[in-house]
Amino acid sequence: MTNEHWGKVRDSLQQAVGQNNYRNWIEPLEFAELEDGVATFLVPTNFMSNWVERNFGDQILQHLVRSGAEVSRLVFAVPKLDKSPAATPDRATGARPVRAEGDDLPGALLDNRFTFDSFVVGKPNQLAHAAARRVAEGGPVTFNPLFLYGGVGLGKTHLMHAIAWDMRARDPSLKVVYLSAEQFMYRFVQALREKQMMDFKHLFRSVDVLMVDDVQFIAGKESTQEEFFHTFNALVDHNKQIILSADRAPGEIKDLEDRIRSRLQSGLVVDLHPTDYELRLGILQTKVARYREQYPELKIADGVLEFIAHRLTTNVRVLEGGLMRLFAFASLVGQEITLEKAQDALADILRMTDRKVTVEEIQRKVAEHYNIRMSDMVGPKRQRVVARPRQVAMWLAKELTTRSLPDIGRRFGGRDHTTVMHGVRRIGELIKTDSQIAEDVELLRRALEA
Ligand SMILES: Nc1ncnc2c1ncn2[C@@H]1O[C@H](COP(=O)(O)OP(=O)(O)OP(=O)(O)O)[C@@H](O)[C@H]1O
Repeated sequence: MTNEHWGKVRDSLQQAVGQNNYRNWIEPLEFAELEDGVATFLVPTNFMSNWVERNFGDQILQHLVRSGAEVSRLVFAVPKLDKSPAATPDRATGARPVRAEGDDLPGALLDNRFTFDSFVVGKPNQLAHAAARRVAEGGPVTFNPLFLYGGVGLGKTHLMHAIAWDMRARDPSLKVVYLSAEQFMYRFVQALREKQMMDFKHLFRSVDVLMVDDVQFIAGKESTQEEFFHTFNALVDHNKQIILSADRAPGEIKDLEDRIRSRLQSGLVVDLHPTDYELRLGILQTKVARYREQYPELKIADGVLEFIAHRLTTNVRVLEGGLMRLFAFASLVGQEITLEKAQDALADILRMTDRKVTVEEIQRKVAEHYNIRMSDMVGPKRQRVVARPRQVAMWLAKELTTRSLPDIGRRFGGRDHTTVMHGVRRIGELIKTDSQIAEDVELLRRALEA
């Protein structure tokens, strides 16, 4: 089967499924190959893959068979846009992956949705955003490396790609290489195996900007670390910019050689904090506005975005997934998305992200972290070594559970709700001024949400 053949089948499907469905579900399908009766199509998201398979799979198969194609089964695969060199264009979202450099250089693909324009800035990410902007401006290398870290789906990859796009736009001759630490290791091992280390070294040392995503991956991998260290030093010596990302701060990455850890910390280390309500709402509003440019008929009732921003608090990827679901829903039913419909459409995501952490778990984790007794959490002691962890636990209880202040107070040895409120406020202030507390809280939150 050829692309042309698929084109004809697609046209016949248009009649069968209707214009709206066609535009949303069929048109974005990219025919990849037909092998042994299995036709593979590329789709932009997992959600779409499931949906198309479930709702249109049979119809597509029938139309293909009727057209004379020797197909017995369909596969809808999602290309990994940002990580896999084999990725293909994503028509539905307009994402066109582009290599970050010339063909002879190593590196992964850049996602053209990940630009500064599409990055919504709020308190939790403003520092990381400002640093990324600064580095993207080029000029004398100021922070080297720029080390971005934060939890899953908070925009690290987005910012790195945005820097790469910006730098390339400013100076197309710059050799900007973006790749994951895993790809770096893969290249390195391959070079070792094929006895092409000289080429490998030359290749990586000839770049102007090196971006390595998820560097925590090299923890425990000694020879990769060693090579990374040499590459790093060579580039820094030549004043070339390095940008790294990880899911935690350099100091928290275990099994990393000290000299590497200190290298990672030698530039600017900035973190992306978990999103807050305002940022989530801003992201949702921005994405809806963009979607409307293409589909002006989209109608969302007041309060729906606020509801999602309030309930889907895990990470931006989940938030986007929820929104995609709503868009799909809206295009299928062709009606305004009311709060009720949104709750329906997102029921499973909402259930999944419902906070299930208990106050007791929080107390236990915090006690463990600060090395105090569980009984001190609920006991009367007022010394700071005990009182501060207790306040941290109160803050986490407020953030991660739906319990009221009086209820939390009861679980902390029958304390009054004003005591809880005071504790929660105090930690809220300290997070802004005391980096140790901020780090503790962040670590504990991640451990509890994991
Ligand atoms: N501030 C933001 N504004 C707009 N979109 C955002 C923002 N932050 C994250 N996103 C979007 O959320 C998704 C996840 O972001 P990204 O892939 O950059 O996360 P990450 O921090 O690299 O996560 P991981 O550790 O899983 O790789 C992307 O689609 C990205 O565009």
